[in-house]
Amino acid sequence: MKLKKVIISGGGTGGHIFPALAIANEIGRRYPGVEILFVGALDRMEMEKVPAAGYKIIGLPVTGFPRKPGMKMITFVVRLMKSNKLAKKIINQFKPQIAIGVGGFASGPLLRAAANKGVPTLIQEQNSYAGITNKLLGKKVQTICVAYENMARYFPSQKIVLTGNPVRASLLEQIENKQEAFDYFKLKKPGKVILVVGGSLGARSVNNAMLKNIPLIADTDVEVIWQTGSIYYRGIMDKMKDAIPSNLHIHEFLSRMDLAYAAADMVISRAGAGTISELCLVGKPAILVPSPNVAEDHQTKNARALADKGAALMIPDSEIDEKLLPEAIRLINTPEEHNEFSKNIKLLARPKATQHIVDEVEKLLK
Ligand SMILES: CC(=O)N[C@H]1[C@@H](OP(=O)(O)OP(=O)(O)OC[C@H]2O[C@@H](n3ccc(=O)[nH]c3=O)[C@H](O)[C@@H]2O)O[C@H](CO)[C@@H](O)[C@@H]1O
Repeated sequence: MKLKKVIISGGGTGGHIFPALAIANEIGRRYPGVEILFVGALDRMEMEKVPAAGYKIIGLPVTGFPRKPGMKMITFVVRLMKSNKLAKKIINQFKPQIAIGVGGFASGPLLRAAANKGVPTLIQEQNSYAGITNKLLGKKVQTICVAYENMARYFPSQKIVLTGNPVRASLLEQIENKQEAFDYFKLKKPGKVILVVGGSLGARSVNNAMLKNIPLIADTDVEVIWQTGSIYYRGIMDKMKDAIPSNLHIHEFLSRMDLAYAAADMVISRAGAGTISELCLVGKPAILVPSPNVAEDHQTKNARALADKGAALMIPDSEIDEKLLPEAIRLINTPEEHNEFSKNIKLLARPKATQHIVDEVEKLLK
C-alpha cells in the first residue's frame, strides 16, 4: 500500500524528537509526496525543532503527571481531557494510515485516539527502561520497536522488535567534513577538539564542572566546544563575562550536531539513549556522565552497557568536578587508548535502525 498520510507523535526532549525526525525523513525518502503531521506538546522543544526541520506540527495542551498531589493534579486532568478531545479530532480530520509514537506526553492521547479508531500504531522506545507513556501504550499498539534487549519486562513480548534507535542520517554524511566543521565553529587548526554536551536540555552539574575547570582548559591547546543548554546559557555567559579563553567555544544549543561530531576528537556527554546511539555510529571516544535525575537511573545502565565493553569511560556525576576535564585531556593525548575506544564504540552501532523501523511500519500497512 502506498503511504500517503502519517502522524508521528511525542517529544518533550531531543531524545524523543530527533528519532522522530529520522523516521520522518526515511518515510519521506521511501514515499515522495507523503504527508507527515507531527503532534507534540504545547510549549515543549518539538514546537520549535519540528518546524525548523520542515514539518508541520500541532501542539496538544498535555503536561506530565504531577509528582505531588495538589492543584497541579487538577490542571493535569483538565489538560489531558482537552488533549484527548483534540487528538480524536486530529485523527478524524487528518485520517492517517498509521500513527507512530516516540515517547513523551503527547504520544499518549494521540496514539490512544488512533488505536481506538482502528488506525495501525507503532511506538519506539529509546531507553533500556520504558517511559510511562510508552508503558501504558504498549497494551494498545501493534508494534513496539526497542533499542535494548530484555524489554519484555515492560511490553508484551510478541509485539517487540529489536531495531536500535533511529539516528539522523546527516550525522554520518558529514562526519569526514572536518574543514567545514572547523570553519563553522571557528576553531583553530589543526587543534584537537573536545565536544561537551549535556543532552538536549543541558546539564547543570556538567556545566558547573566546566566552570570550575576554566583555568585548566585555558592552559591546554585543546579546542573545546561547550553546549550549555538554553536554560543555563545566559547565567554562564554573565558569569564568564570577558574571561572566556580563546580555545573555549560556548553555545546554547548545537543545531549542527553533524558538524559538532565531525569536529570532535572526543566527546563528554550525558548518557541519554539517543546521544549514545549517535556516538556509536560516529565512533567517537566518549566520557559519559549519567544524569542522576532520571527514572530508574536508566542513564547509568545506558552508560554501563558501553563502559563494560571498553567502548566508553563512565564518570559518576558526583566525581566530575575533579575528574572530568583532567581525564578528558589525558585521554585525548593518549592515542592508543583513544583509538581503542573509537574501535570498540563503533562495534555497537546499529546503522540500519531507522530503515528497520520503517520496514516495520510497512509491515503494518499490509
Ligand atoms: C534528562 C532526561 O530526561 N534525559 C532523557 C532524554 O535525554 P535527551 O533529550 O538529552 O536525549 P538524548 O541524549 O537521547 O538525545 C539528545 C538528542 O539531542 C541532540 N542534541 C543535543 C544537544 C544539542 O545541543 N543539539 C542536539 O541536536 C543530540 O544529537 C541527540 O539527538 O531522552 C533520552 C531518550 O529518551 C533519555 O535516555 C534521557 O535520559
